[in-house]
Amino acid sequence: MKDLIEIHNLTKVYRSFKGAREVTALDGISLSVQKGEFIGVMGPSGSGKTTLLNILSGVDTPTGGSIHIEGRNIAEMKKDELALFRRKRTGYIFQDFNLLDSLTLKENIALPLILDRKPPGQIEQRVEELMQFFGIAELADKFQYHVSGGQRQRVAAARALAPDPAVCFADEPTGNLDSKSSAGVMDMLTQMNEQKDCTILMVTHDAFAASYCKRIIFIQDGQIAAQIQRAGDRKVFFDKILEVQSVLGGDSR
Ligand SMILES: Nc1ncnc2c1ncn2[C@@H]1O[C@H](COP(=O)(O)OP(=O)(O)OP(=O)(O)O)[C@@H](O)[C@H]1O
Repeated sequence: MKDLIEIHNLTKVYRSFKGAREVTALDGISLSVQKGEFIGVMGPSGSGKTTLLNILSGVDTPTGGSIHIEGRNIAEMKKDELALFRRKRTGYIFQDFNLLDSLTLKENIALPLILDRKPPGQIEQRVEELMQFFGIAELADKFQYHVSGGQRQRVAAARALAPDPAVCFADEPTGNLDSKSSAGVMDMLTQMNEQKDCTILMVTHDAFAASYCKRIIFIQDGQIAAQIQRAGDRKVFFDKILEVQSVLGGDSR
């Protein structure tokens, strides 16, 4: 089977600015992701996780290397082409939800489909289906400040999934949540992965959240330092993650 995402020798150098030194944030990352995977990216603060996510999601551009998603090299796309690709083929779940205050929750979920000029009937049907799937149908006409953090993250996940993207990127999706809500959000991401066949790549500091993934990539100094694959029980995988973090040392959060 062909890989969904193929990253080859990816580098990112932040050029010196006003006397600051040059920083090599990514130093030759190569990685293949297959359709249906649920991958966690972990590593110490400053190791390059956000840089990697920003480049994969088309927010930032690499200095070198290639990133093929569904066979297309996003590193070579023109600005407009990349914007369209991002909107149609990728979803994004943020730590702070990024929902719009002035729209109802239902309208927030519909937004990518409206921007894509889908027919109203099709939008209605898709939003309804996603709200049922995420158990938030009764919140349709509320605004984000009326609901809990866990519910906001469900809305954000529904919005990410709305265009039926090839891959969903999640940036510390449990970062602003208490432990109970975190478990709920991780169950939700697992359902997205297993029942909607959504490929997920998630950056997290949290070993508990990471233990829901099927594979973890550990980044250190802009390079892949280790990879582990889940085989069976989540609790066993959680212990394995802590073990790798302690072996790699440094700021393991
Ligand atoms: N815009 C920028 N300009 C210059 N250097 C940057 C920029 N963004 C990130 N860096 C540097 O690149 C390196 C990697 O940063 P990055 O934010 O990707 O790490 P991270 O693993 O996501 O960290 P954290 O866990 O703290 O969010 C760090 O040394 C950081 O200081």
